[in-house]
Amino acid sequence: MTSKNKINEDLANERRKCNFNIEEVTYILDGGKEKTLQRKKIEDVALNGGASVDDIPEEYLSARERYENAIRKSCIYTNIVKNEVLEITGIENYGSPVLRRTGDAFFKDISPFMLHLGMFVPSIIGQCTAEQQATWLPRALDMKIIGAYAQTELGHGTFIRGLETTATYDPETEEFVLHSPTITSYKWWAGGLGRTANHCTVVAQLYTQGKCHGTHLFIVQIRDLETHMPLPGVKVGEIGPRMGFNTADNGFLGFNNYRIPRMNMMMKNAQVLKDGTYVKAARHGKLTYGTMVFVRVTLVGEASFNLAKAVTIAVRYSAVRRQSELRPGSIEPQILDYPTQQHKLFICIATAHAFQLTASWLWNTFTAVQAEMKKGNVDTLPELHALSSCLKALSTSDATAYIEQCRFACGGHGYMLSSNLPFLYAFVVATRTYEGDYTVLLLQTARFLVKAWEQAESGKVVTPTVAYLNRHFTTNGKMIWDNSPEGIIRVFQSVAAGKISLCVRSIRNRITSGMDHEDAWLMTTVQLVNAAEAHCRSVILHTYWNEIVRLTKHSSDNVKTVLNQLVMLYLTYWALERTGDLLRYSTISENDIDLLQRQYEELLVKIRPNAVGLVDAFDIRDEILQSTLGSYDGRVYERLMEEVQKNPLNKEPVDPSFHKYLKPLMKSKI
Ligand SMILES: CC/C=C\C/C=C\C/C=C\CCCC(=O)SCCNC(=O)CCNC(=O)[C@H](O)C(C)(C)COP(=O)(O)OP(=O)(O)OC[C@H]1O[C@@H](n2cnc3c(N)ncnc32)[C@H](O)[C@@H]1OP(=O)(O)O
Ligand SMILES: Cc1cc2nc3c(=O)[nH]c(=O)nc-3n(C[C@H](O)[C@H](O)[C@H](O)COP(=O)(O)OP(=O)(O)OC[C@H]3O[C@@H](n4cnc5c(N)ncnc54)[C@H](O)[C@@H]3O)c2cc1C
Repeated sequence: MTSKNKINEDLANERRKCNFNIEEVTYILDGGKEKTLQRKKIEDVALNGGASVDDIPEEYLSARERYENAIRKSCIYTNIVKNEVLEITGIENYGSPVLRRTGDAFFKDISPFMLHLGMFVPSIIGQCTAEQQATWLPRALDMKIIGAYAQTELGHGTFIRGLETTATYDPETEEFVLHSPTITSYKWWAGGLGRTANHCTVVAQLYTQGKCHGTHLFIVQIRDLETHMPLPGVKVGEIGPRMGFNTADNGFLGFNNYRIPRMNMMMKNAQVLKDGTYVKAARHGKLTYGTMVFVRVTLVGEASFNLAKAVTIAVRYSAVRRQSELRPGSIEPQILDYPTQQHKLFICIATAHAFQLTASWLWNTFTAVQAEMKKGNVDTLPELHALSSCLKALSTSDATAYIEQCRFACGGHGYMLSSNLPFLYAFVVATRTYEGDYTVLLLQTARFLVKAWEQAESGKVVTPTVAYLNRHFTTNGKMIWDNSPEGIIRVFQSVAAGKISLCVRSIRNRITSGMDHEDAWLMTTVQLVNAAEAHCRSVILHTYWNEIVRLTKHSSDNVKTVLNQLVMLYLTYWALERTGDLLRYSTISENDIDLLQRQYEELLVKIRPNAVGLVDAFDIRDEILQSTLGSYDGRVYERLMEEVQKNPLNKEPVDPSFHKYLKPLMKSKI
């Protein structure tokens, strides 16, 4: 073995200690053995050519070079997908998360095509009629047209009803006239819009026959397909450097009475007829928000995957890194042996599992609701909206915090861009804001919870995810503390019910004392966000536990044991995090809390020997991890040194700035 492919001895030892079948866990996380094999096949085809390698790491490039390099790699990857991967896996895998994730081997930051695949194509699928799909979809899938999703404006992101771009129908020419009447009406932020896209989905206020019908979606060509020049009446560009997403050419866009054909309105849920008559499919008022619901659902899996990457890096590094001494003269311990380090990292492994299993469950819920909606039944949409809103909010917010925790766990080296942890953080922290800000989405869930509470109060049976509210009205007093998984989940549900009940009481008291409903709601929003967070926690705990029980039914004993230890760690961790709530809403005693703490510390000890095996089970290839600290072989110090050689600043022993500035300064007299 050469030193290049030798596995670090500490990491090799960790793998010898691991007592469970790693592949079995990988299959569970991927959703079955077939899915793992399919993923591996895709990765082999896409990555075995080594296409991701940059001569100079992208962080050393100028903004222009970075963008060009990202486009170059996006085209390489797209060709591999079109010509090789889909040949094997079939076109139905086009939008699969596996392909999105494999693409991470090509980009440390992000592909300028991400929004084309992530939102432009889904908006065609979800918002166009079959006839429109036949026109646009094949061209979009074949990259003959490249699109963005332009909804947010300079003045409004959250409040969609406040968007100002107008689309006014002209029956004379059977066209819509797109216009940006103010600076604040300029589209702002859309990924891929600045320099890459030649088309985009535009969200605009629809006017016909002198009446505004609210926001609708339109397919708009913005650049010439041959020259790529912006078309007359279109003003488009890049918005400038950002914390992350710097290769996504997020853009601005304005229209000056720009005309598009009538059939460019996405007409699945509402139509404008040739004479200008507006026809709405009378199903649900918010169906035009469907693309956002789809992306929120997929973002839970994104949160899990990026957290899995971060914790893989941090756990492997912690097995390799040795620091301090426990007793004078003793060998320096691996930092993974410190319980405080385990406390930082094992919750990240468990959370990645919790989110991955919740993401699959949410995806199944989403497809079931879609199937119902196809039959004309929209009754389950409010629950899906409430669920996808709070799960998107919490998973992205927790993943952000834990990725940062993984960086802390890697000390100084974690701060290096080559660790990949700063890129992961900058990518994931944006998910907390885009596709609906954290607070705003939790308040959407809160609306649903207050309604569900009122239904339960009036004796109606409520939908499954809030069924605990029915129990709230049939039991008296605090929930009895019971330190079993089911017991902890029940207590978390009682906490949520108690908090929702307090919100309802606050709103009612405020109304009684003279406030109108809007002000009473507004003054209660701090509590409402808190209640929605508690509800969402209970959903995650419940789903994680149920899914582990279901999925490990036929697992080997050691896999069952380690996955149970992780889910117990998760339940115990959150119980300890929320002792204030537990004391308020359950009969938990100080002694019970002491027992929980001991249980938590014992779980850290039990999980410790399997920690490296558990992150290996995420099965994330080195090309995708892109980290000096986290590679499978653990050659941390060698890779950090190799990275130094790529630094253009080290190419010459003396920097020209020495003669230009430093030397004159050193020679000058005071
Ligand atoms: C493969 C994937 C991988 C990666 C992802 C791909 C790309 C990632 C990169 C970047 C993507 C970034 C893209 C974007 O950010 S696009 C822009 C996204 N913008 C938002 O999310 C805006 C957030 N705001 C909103 O969603 C809404 O404005 C609102 C806050 C929900 C309020 O809407 P409004 O019209 O004012 O409605 P309300 O009056 O508040 O509510 C009325 C009624 O409607 C219900 N409602 C609201 N939204 C929905 C929905 N989507 N579905 C169903 N029902 C909805 C709401 O609950 C309320 O119901 P009531 O019964 O209470 O009246
Ligand atoms: C990296 C990135 C990529 C993006 N990509 C796209 C894209 O491709 N296409 C696109 O259309 N958009 C995109 N966006 C825009 C994104 O969707 C919005 O930024 C997001 O929805 C938040 O809206 P906002 O910026 O208007 O925030 P604001 O609504 O102005 O929020 C600012 C603060 O006010 C608070 N707030 C706002 N309203 C309320 C309320 N009702 N109650 C309580 N608090 C409130 C929020 O919680 C937040 O703290 C992107 C954004 C980012 C950062």
